[in-house]
Amino acid sequence: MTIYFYKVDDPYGCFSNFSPHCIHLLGQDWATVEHYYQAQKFVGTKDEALILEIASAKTPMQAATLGRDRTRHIRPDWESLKTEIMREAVLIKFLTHLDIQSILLSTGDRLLVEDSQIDYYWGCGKDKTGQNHLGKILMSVRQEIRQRL
Ligand SMILES: Nc1c(N[C@@H]2O[C@H](COP(=O)(O)O)[C@@H](O)[C@H]2O)[nH]c(=O)[nH]c1=O
Repeated sequence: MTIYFYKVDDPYGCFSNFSPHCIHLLGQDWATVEHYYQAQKFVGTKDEALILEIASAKTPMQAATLGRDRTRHIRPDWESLKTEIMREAVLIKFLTHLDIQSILLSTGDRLLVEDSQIDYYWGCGKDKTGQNHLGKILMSVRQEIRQRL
């Protein structure tokens, strides 16, 4: 049976990038995967100062709002890099926090789907036809961790 997740406080909310699980990447601590992901949009750009601002955002929503500000300049190679950047962050998250690693492993081979009504790239979108890249990353991280154990 498919597992749909989205809101942090709902069942399987730990699969959301907004869940309060910090990661250490690129020599820095990030409060959530979302903080890290949004900040990476500005690496090497003239809006690089935004990275510090995103890193210290009080909430993942605040980090996302800063990262989605289209008056800023995101890196030109972002579209080609974003999925791998997300995968690395999600992998680190589930290697770091063993409590949620065991929740991920407990899902066996079930299909994981980010049930976003609006996001057809990371989630399944309103009509469930979206690409579900976050769900795919979680399933691939689940597989990788299983092989490492
Ligand atoms: N979970 C969740 C969201 N979804 C997350 O948004 C991120 C994609 O951002 P972007 O590439 O800027 O569109 C990605 O981490 C996706 O999982 N968005 C929200 O506004 N609220 C939320 O609770």
